[in-house]
Amino acid sequence: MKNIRKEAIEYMKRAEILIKRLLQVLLKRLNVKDIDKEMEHMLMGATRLNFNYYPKCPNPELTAGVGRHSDISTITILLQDDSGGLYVRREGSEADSWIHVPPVTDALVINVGDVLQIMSNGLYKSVEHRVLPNKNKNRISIPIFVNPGPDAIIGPQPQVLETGEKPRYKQVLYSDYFNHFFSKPHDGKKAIEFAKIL
Ligand SMILES: O=C(O)CCC(=O)C(=O)O
Ligand SMILES: [Fe+2]
Repeated sequence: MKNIRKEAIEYMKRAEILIKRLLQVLLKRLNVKDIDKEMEHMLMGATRLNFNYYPKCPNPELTAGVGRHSDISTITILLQDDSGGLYVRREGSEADSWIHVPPVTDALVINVGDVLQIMSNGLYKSVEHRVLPNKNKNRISIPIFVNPGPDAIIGPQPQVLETGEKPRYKQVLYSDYFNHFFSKPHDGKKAIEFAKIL
């Protein structure tokens, strides 16, 4: 396999411009106007790139692909090929209702992750999603997980609570949240309960 380290680093570097712009816009809605160094560390201190490969499978219903989960990022920038297979769950539906995210040439999929849900005290909602493998086509996807630094403390932002809104989430160390998520199999949006004030 060709060594694509250089291309991957270049891709991340270019994506950083988009990531910063998106976070600026999203945080403005939370009354956070200035993203200083500390805030930047909380939002994107440990950004990472993954490569997912889903070999074709004659019986997709017998395999998991990626089980239902939400990402534990602030946001995820997802590049998918033209195979299809990514589904998002319709928020608020009691019965399971999944919407296919069709591949669009030259378009990226932007997912809200749990960290942004926690920081916004629930104003933004992380999207539950899953991947079903394809019957007759291999699939590749390349997500950039925009994650906080492991030592960042994440919680509802003071600017969001200024109106007197009650905090719904605790302040948690991001590495604790990360370890909690990876200590269990994917289970929808269960992980966020780790940070919930009950
Ligand atoms: O392959 C995809 O489209 C999404 C993968 C995914 O959800 C993940 O890696 O967290
Ligand atoms: Fe995901």
